[in-house]
Amino acid sequence: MTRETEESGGPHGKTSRSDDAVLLKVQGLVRDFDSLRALDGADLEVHSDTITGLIGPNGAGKTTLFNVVTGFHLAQGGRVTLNGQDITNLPPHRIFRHGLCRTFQIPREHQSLSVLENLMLVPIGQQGEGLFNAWLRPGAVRRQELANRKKALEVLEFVDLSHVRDEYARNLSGGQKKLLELARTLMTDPTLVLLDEPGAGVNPTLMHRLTDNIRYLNRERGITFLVIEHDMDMIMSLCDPVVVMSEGRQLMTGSPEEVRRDPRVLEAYLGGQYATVEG
Ligand SMILES: Nc1ncnc2c1ncn2[C@@H]1O[C@H](COP(=O)(O)OP(=O)(O)OP(=O)(O)O)[C@@H](O)[C@H]1O
Repeated sequence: MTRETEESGGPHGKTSRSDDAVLLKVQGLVRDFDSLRALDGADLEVHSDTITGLIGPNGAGKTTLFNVVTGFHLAQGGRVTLNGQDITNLPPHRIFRHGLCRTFQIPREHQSLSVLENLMLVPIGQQGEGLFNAWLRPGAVRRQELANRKKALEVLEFVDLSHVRDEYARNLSGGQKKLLELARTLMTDPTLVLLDEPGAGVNPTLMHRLTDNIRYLNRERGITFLVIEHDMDMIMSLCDPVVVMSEGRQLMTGSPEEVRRDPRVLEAYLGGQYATVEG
């Protein structure tokens, strides 16, 4: 999934919120793939301090929305703002600097590096990046490397991957790779984290750890999450509000209970992978 060259140009009761708490605002996003309209005027709001769920049948446009919001695909119409700042069609590294991080449906670890090295590679403005710094400010570079290492070790401790820190990332289980994806986002002190199917392929024990970690980071560190997930139990217990997408646009948003009871949601899922959204 690459940015095209054309660029050169849970915890319930949180559903109603005031406009000034809007952290991410997506308005009328359009994205075509040849003759297929993947996003067809998609709207979405993520309010600060929420864990917002994003659900919908296969092909509804959820991942495409993530890709456009994070700059991996270009929008052909519409607008994305983060904290009131227009970030529409900025390149991914600039969006990342605004404090918006994401994970991928299929983890993108550096397979032949260790788990610890994977974290230390996350670009957080390393002083050593430029020749100028490496030659003329070796002390500053070294200090930053040490700080990065300390932070990486803390993050690994938090996600309970310390015991595999020297293991090649390719040797991790599917669930551990999801934890490593989350860990990589935490190296950057993000404001908003977009998680694409964090629960897919994760065993129940690691799933509990993952959801506990997300809740803790939301509550104690004030990180806002937008979570795509097909596991309805996870969505219903972790997220509020829940946004439902269908056919490239928003169908509704509401509390988990409102979503569960809405006949339009059932209808959107009928004929798809799920006959019901009962959790
Ligand atoms: N790079 C691409 N090239 C062509 N078509 C694409 C591309 N990415 C997505 N699509 C199409 O856009 C539509 C929306 O796909 P998307 O992956 O965003 O849906 P989704 O809601 O995330 O689905 P799922 O839950 O199955 O992951 C689908 O029809 C998909 O085949």
